[in-house]
Amino acid sequence: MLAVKFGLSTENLRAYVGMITDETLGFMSKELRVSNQWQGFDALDAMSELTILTASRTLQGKEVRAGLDKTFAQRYEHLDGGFTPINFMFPKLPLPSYRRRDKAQKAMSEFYQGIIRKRREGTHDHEYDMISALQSSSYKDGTPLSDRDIAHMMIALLMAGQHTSSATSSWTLLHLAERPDVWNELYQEQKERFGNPDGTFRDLTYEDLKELKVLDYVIRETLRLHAPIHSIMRKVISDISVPNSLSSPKQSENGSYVIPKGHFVLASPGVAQMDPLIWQNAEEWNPHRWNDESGVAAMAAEQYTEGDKVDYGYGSVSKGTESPYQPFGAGRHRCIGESFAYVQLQTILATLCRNVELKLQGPFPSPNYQTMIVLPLKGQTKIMYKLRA
Ligand code: HEM
Repeated sequence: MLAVKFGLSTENLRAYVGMITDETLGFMSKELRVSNQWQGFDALDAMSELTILTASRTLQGKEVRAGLDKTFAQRYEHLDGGFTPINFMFPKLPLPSYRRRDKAQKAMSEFYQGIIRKRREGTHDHEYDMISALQSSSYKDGTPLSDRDIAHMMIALLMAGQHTSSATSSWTLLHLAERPDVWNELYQEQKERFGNPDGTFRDLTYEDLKELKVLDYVIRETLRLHAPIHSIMRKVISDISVPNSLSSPKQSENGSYVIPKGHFVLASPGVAQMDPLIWQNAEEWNPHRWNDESGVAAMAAEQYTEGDKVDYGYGSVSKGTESPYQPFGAGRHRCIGESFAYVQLQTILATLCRNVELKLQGPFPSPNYQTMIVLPLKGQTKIMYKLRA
């Protein structure tokens, strides 16, 4: 994990902002063909594509970006199809989806190992991507990472960052298309911070992104309502005694409760994030709640980022366990891609906002719009867009 963390250093994130801007502008002109006429796109289709384009241009490296073709897309789809709840419950079922997944995994592994071998023999101009960070890293005992280890970590990162970011950007755009007032607030923020006298914009930088409050609130609020990781499971490896204060209803005479070894526990950040006892109008998408300094949201954000710090071996991070807001998880396995995801989401949204107007065609995906899973997004409501007047 340490090596991966190096690949996500501030220096690398700084370099990614320009690359993500380029990819977003390219996508707008080539795929969306933005013009003065209103046109529509399916949020999830468009954002899935833009997410993989931006992740491959940055973290994954230029060979992956250049190799994004139908074969890669199909392998990804087969891997993804073998990454569902049934696979965790029954890991060895003799089903076609399992076989397709395993074949795709082998092919992907060979694809990455081929890139690594070629790099070793060739030039070294890949300073900002993750393969490069992993190639120059070793385990705690000094053993270097094998090509196979690196290839498999790259596959894990690809899977970890794709759905999470594409679902978040899709939900964000759907909410913004429904709320032109907030889209306009974002635009004003861009103009105030980056606007040139001739109506153009100064380039985005990593440091600037940190100062964009409205953009931050919009992403936070979307992650509160639509946390992409809805279930976090752990296998209990030794009996756990649950403190009296937490064991309700009481499971034994003395009020204590033990979760036996071998059981599974499941936590869902979305439950606390939408608890009406904690959040006012919990089901309402309201980015402004994060702006109220004495409100619950500000306290939850503070607990999540500034709470008890701990160092698991790759620098100090906040445990985040006390907060009712945990879209990136908490504790030892808290997401390591959080900063990258933020840079990716912020840059994509800011670039779109500078250039296009949005509106919804059709109703906001409902009645399940509060759900955290992305399925209800597919093919229902189109986002209409055109060049800003
Ligand atoms: C909006 C975007 C994202 C969200 C909401 C998110 C959420 C999460 C959550 C909740 C966990 C904890 C899972 C658990 O405890 O079992 C997690 C872990 C992880 N995430 Fe993310 N993630 C996002 C983006 C990314 C990206 C872009 C990457 C890679 C660049 C990434 C890499 C990882 C990895 C490697 C772990 C496992 C960490 C460990 O087990 O120690 N994530 N993520």
